[in-house]
Amino acid sequence: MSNITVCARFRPLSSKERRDHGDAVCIQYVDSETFIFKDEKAEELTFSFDRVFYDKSEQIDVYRHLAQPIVRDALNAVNGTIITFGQTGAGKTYSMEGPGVLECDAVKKGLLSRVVEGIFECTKSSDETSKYSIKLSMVEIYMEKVRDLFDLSRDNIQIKETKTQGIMLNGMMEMTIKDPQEALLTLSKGIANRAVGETQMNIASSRSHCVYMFTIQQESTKDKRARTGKLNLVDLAGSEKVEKTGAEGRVLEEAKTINKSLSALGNVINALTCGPMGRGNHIPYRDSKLTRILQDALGGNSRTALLCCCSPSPTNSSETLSTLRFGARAKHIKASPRVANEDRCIRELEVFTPIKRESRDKLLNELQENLDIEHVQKLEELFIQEGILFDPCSIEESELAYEDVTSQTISSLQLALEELLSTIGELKKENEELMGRVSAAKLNHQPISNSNLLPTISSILCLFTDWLKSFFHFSINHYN
Ligand SMILES: Nc1ncnc2c1ncn2[C@@H]1O[C@H](COP(=O)(O)OP(=O)(O)OP(=O)(O)O)[C@@H](O)[C@H]1O
Repeated sequence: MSNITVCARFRPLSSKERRDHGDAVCIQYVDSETFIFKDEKAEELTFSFDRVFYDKSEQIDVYRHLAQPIVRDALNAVNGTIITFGQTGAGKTYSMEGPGVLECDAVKKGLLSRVVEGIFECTKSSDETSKYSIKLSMVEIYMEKVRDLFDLSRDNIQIKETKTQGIMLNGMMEMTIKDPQEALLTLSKGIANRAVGETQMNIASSRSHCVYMFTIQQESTKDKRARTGKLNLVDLAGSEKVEKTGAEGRVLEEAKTINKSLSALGNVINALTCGPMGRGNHIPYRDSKLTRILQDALGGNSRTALLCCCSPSPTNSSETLSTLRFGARAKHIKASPRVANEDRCIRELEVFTPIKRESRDKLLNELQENLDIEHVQKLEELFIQEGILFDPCSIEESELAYEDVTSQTISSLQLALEELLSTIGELKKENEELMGRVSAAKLNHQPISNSNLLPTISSILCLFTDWLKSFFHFSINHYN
């Protein structure tokens, strides 16, 4: 088992920050892995990561340390995930896309363009018995809905899990890409669709998490075996302090949803790094779409790298500190990447595809002949087969939906329990104080008013009632 790779990147000070406080920064260089961070009270904290990229670092350095080894492994069917995380305006999109994926200055090209080039370079230099096919998909998670950026009509894609392929997005578009130019053009179309959302549907690009997915299939002409590696690049929406931005209405709702999904990510990381190992430890992957999509990347079968993007400005030190703490915690996650989907015979795939196609064509022919209720039902069946519709009768689907509810209930019970424990702690303290006062009053022969005790008793009752409510809610969901 290896740890996930965690790097920190500090962008240069912005012109506004320079105007506000000159060259002052909240970090001090130690070496390429360590730096000293000064918090709001000027206390010094030392942080070490796999690599630290300071303000003068080049985009290529980030690619070489963070992404290149993962790209190489993906070409050998080991799944990989690269995540950019950090406060709004800290440089996540700059690191991921650069100033743009098309016609960009060669030095400023971001991870995406370099990953595309890396993939095609590896395919070219591989031996002649390997044949590669590369597919690209792009989705964004906005207000807890997964939207296909290559087909905007698919705006609520369902997440599924299978034993053989892990987490999958149902009915998502996959674009075949043949060369780097085609890949960049396709990527730029998807990115433009985020921008279209911004103007036409009021979806600002940075208010959503964006996931770029490369599927790399390698077929051996020698032994007819196929294996697939999935490479995900994730540009997370920026975390922000709602009170600092003064957000209202829709923007406030967006910020709350983003913060909720990022804290779900934090909870998953906490559960992976703090809890007991083994089956007893509940990992709340199902608490948000983001954690569900990243389930394989976090603690699963994936090589994962996290880039913690930070502002070096002292005015952002509290947000920078929480980004760094998040990264430091993530560093303890153990991953066990292994070759994925190996040994799947091409013959096996060949048998599957025509049968599926045949049954689909048969259904369509029948529909063309006579469209009545029975055939409409068959059309529905086709949609279910193709993953466009949810099948309420499917045992697998029902089980997944049931698991979602159970998992969310366990998480909320855990949360309630944590709150209960912390309140018990506070009450104990309060109680000790009261006991102290009682003893002091006894010594001084003063009468004690019992009014102080009432709030304590009533808060215990409230807590107990809340806990009972949660318990019944869980039981109802459980037995339904
Ligand atoms: N390493 C860097 N070098 C030069 N400029 C940078 C760097 N990182 C970020 N910037 C600049 O800082 C600004 C904010 O960066 P960016 O848009 O990438 O932030 P973000 O974290 O993606 O924000 P949001 O979460 O709001 O999308 C941009 O103008 C970008 O060009």
